[in-house]
Amino acid sequence: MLDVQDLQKIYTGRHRNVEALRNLTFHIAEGELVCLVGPSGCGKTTLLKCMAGLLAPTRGEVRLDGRPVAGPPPGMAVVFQEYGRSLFAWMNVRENVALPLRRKKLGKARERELVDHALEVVGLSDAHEAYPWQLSGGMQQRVAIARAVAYEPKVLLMDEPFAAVDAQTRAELEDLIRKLWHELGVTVLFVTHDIDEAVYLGQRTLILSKSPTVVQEDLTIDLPDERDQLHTRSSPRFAELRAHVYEQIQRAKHHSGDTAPAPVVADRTIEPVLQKTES
Ligand SMILES: Nc1ncnc2c1ncn2[C@@H]1O[C@H](COP(=O)(O)OP(=O)(O)OP(=O)(O)O)[C@@H](O)[C@H]1O
Repeated sequence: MLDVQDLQKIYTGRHRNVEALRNLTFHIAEGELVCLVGPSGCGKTTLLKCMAGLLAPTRGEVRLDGRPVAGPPPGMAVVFQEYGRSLFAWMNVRENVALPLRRKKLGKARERELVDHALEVVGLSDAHEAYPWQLSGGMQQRVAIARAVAYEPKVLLMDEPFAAVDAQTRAELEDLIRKLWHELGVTVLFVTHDIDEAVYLGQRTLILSKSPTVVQEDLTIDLPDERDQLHTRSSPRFAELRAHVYEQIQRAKHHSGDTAPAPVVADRTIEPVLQKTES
């Protein structure tokens, strides 16, 4: 489905060049929910922009269903952290959600159906006539998610979408993403700097090194598919995975593509907690 192959990105400036990404290679299968985590400034946003076709890589390529991504591909939607900047203040919720559908020229009835459904699944059916500035931060981010959902993407890229909301809203939105992922069967790449979120949300977590960036670890999250904030987060396995990711991030702060990078370990699973306690 999504292939990132030998991806390198160097920002060239008049006085200096910044090699943000060194050599990234990974694969995301159709229908997977993958989290991406790494130290601050390691190039998470740069990678996401390259994957969304918003930024041209210096070397390497991104392929979606075998086709090189050379511009924003149809079937891909992106949700950014700054919902305040991605929603138009002079448009109400319904108009904001419908905006990308204009390009699809679906006709009024189908457009209305998609917008109604998207607002319903994010729990905003009652707020369709409100303006973004009348909504809380969490509700505004729901509007941004509804806009992506209405577009019926095959792939959803999310760049730290919950970084600016309070902890309680964040937990609700995390569960919303898992619900949407289950219901819509969409492939999700979720960028976060939050270690708990990186463990709670997905099936795999890619841990990036510091810049110039390589994939330091590809970790399978072997938590049960049924998750909830209370029981999952208090389970011994969650604690173990969390500690492992924390250690890897600390390591990542000292490792980059310049130092001896850890090899990319595909689908590595750390020892199950029961086996560890038995031995
Ligand atoms: N347009 C640009 N021109 C030059 N350098 C840039 C540009 N955008 C990003 N960089 C540099 O590339 C590196 C990676 O930046 P990027 O924003 O992708 O990292 P990030 O992991 O998303 O950061 P954060 O964790 O703070 O959100 C940084 O050193 C940054 O300064």
